[in-house]
Amino acid sequence: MPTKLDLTKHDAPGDATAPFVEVRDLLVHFDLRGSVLSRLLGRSQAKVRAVDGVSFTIGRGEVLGLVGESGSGKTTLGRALLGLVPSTSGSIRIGGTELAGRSERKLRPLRRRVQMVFQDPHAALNPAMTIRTAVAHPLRIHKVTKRGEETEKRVRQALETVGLTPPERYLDALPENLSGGQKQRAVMARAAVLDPELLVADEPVSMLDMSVRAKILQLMLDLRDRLGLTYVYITHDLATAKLFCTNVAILYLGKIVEVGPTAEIFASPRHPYTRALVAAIPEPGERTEVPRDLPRGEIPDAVRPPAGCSFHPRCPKAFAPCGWEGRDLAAALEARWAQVGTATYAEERQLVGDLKALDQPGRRLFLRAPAEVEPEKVLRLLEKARDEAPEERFWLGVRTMRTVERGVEVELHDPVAPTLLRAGRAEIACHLYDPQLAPLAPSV
Ligand SMILES: Nc1ncnc2c1ncn2[C@@H]1O[C@H](COP(=O)(O)OP(=O)(O)OP(=O)(O)O)[C@@H](O)[C@H]1O
Repeated sequence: MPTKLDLTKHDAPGDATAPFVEVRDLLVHFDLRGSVLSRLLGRSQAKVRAVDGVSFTIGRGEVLGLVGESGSGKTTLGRALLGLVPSTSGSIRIGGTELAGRSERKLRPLRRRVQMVFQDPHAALNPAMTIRTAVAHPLRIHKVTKRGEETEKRVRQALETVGLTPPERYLDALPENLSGGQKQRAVMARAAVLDPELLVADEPVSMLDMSVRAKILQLMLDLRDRLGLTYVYITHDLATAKLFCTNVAILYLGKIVEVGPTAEIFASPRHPYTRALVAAIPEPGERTEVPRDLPRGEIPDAVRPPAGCSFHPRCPKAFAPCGWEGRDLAAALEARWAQVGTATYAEERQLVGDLKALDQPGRRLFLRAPAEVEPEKVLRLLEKARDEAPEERFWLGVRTMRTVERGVEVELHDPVAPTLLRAGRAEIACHLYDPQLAPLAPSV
């Protein structure tokens, strides 16, 4: 894969000052009430906060990359742009038209203007349908062409546009006769045949061989140039986002943590999550899989995201206001117990009792001392855990620890949810860039 695509000659057409896509405070929450999952979890009010307050704009001809790990909400956000999932609240304007709250019937004309290309070209094409029928399908659905010969002409044009030339070679072919790259070209032709303005491409090259990835991305840029397209490019792969996007938004648990021009994001990543992602980009030639050396832990549950900054449990720079909770204390103790010997573990474990009791929201935690155990002993254990793990960020979130009737109370700092703040040409949602809070951060 070359290290550079030809981005430069494709000047963004149209009025660069008026955003073509404008998303404001978008929430997409999935209700889990009545679902098998909610019954299993016993959470009758459970909601998945898939997209949780997202705002961005895209100028005509720009390519916005939505980048994040699995579960960060990229696909849901992309589908919301097509009106394929209803937004819970907020606004989506495309070319000045508001999508949010539109009925299915009123969305239909807009669907022509916004098309989606999915990850798996094999699954996207019906194996029993010839390429002619597949590419003509959207024209029929949207009743764009009236006569067969008009349809045929548009299909041929679309195939030529995506480089499936001469079209005669492909019109009667079945998907099984095409290579992966050719299939993705056919999928692109099916999207392009409607003459859309916005294309949402969800991992369009991740299932293709390395050798054809750059060709498909270059084709997409050529189409942008020739057809005046604007793109949303959804990926977990920063390496292709760097090549392909004019701007990048880094998503974590349904929120944008950093957004800005691609060159700026890659030259000076600021959010600790972006830094970890950028540091984990494989060298050319290595396989581009999900970065492995991210800070500890899995991406948390979007049903109950961490308080404050969602990234704080994994963040190597987290400090007092980042949103510490009881479950973070449980995680800190578990991390300690993974290091100590069996005897110490057994002794300490019985002092602390049920860790699930810590799994409650709120900034005052109560650890009940077992019967016959002095609360003072539990407090000494916590102090020892803190003193012996200076690298454990949780302790920065502790305001006080003291014995109370039958146990120990741990008071935490108030959580503060970060908002996007400007730094350079990017915007970052991190307290390290908040002039009021940054001075509280330790220098290491
Ligand atoms: N229809 C749905 N009902 C309930 N939860 C959903 C639904 N669709 C997505 N989710 C949840 O919303 C969150 C975001 O999912 P989404 O697929 O948008 O993330 P993603 O970043 O695209 O992940 P991936 O790269 O794995 O596709 C996840 O927790 C997912 O389980």
